[in-house]
Amino acid sequence: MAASTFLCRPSHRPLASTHFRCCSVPSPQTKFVTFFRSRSRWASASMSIEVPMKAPKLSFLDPKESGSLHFVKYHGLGNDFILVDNRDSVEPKVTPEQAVKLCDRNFGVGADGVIFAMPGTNGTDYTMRIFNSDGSEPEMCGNGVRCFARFIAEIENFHGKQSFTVHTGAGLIVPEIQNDGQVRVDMGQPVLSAADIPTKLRGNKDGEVIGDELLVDGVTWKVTCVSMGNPHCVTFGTKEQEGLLVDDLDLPSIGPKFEHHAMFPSRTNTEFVQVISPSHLKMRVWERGAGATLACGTGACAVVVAAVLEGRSERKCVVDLPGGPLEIEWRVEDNRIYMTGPAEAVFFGSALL
Ligand SMILES: N[C@@H](CCC[C@H](N)C(=O)O)C(=O)O
Repeated sequence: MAASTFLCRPSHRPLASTHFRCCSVPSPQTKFVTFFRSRSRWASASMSIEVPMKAPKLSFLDPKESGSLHFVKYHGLGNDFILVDNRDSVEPKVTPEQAVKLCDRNFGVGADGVIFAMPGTNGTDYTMRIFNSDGSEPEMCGNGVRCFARFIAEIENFHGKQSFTVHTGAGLIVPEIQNDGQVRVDMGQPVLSAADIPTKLRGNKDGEVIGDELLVDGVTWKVTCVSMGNPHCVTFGTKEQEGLLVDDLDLPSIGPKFEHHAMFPSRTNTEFVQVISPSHLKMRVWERGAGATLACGTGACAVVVAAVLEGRSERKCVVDLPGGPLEIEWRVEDNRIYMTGPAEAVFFGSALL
C-alpha cells in the first residue's frame, strides 16, 4: 500500500481505528486472551488465542499511550529523517538525547536526524527545527526542508502545487511542492564572510575564504567556505593534487578531521567535489553531527557557490550525490539559491521513548 494512503490522517489510521479490549481467563498453565474488535462486524464474535502465562502488554499499540512518539520517516535522496508533528507546541517533543537514540540504526528507528514541524514564528506558516543524529541542533537542512514540505502537505491535506513560509535557524525558507511531487526550495542567500560562517581562516580583503589553504593532518587542502545558515567547507582537491576523484576518498578517516578542525569553532560540514563539466558536479559529504550521509541539500548549494566563486562551474548545475542528483541554481538577479529535488515518505510508526 502506498505510504501516502496512510498519511492522509496519520493520527486516525490504522492503529487509532483499531481498539482491542482484552480480557483474560486464567487457567493453571495458560491465559486465554479474547479480543473484541470494536465497531466492526466482528464485534460480537470472539477469537481465542493461547498465549504464555505472562500475556504481553499491548498498550504500546495504542497511539494515545503516553511515552510513545508518532512519526513518519522520510528521505531526500537517502538523507533520512524522522518527522514529528509538533504543531501544537513550541517545545520539541523529544530531547536531543532521545533523538540520538531514535536515530541509532541498530537500537532505534534509524535516521540522519529528527525534524519537528512546529507553529510559525513572526508570521511564518511553520517553524522547522532539527536535531542531528548526534543530538546537536543545526540551523538548517536542505533535504530536510523538502521532507518537511511533503510532511506538511500530508498532515494538512494540501494537494497539488503548494508553497509555504518556514522559519528556520537560517531565517526564512520557502519550499514549493511541484505538480510532479518534487520540491523546489528558495534557500536564501549564501553567507561568505569568514566571521559569520564561522571560520577562523582569515580570508581575502573582503573577509571571504575562497580557495584558501587548510592544513589537515599534514596535507594542504584548498578550501572555500560558505554558510547556508549552517557552515560548509568545500574542497576540489589538495595543493599538490587538484582534481579529486571523490569515489577514492577515505571519507570516514578524513571527514572528522575537517569537522573538528580548530579553524571551525562551530564545527563544519565538508564537501569533497569533482567537476564533471561546468554544469555537472559530483560530491561526497561528511556532515557535522551526522557523518557520511547519502546527500546534503545545503551542501549541494554551498558546492555550487564555491564552484562559481572559484571559476569552475556555471551558476546552474546538476550536483550528483551518492543518493542521487539535485538541481541547484544560484541566481544572479537576487543572489538567492534554488534547490530542486525529491522527498519521499517511506514508513510511519510509533517509537517508545
Ligand atoms: N543534511 C542536511 C544538513 C543537516 C545539518 C548538518 N548536519 C549540520 O549540522 O549543519 C542538508 O540536507 O542540508
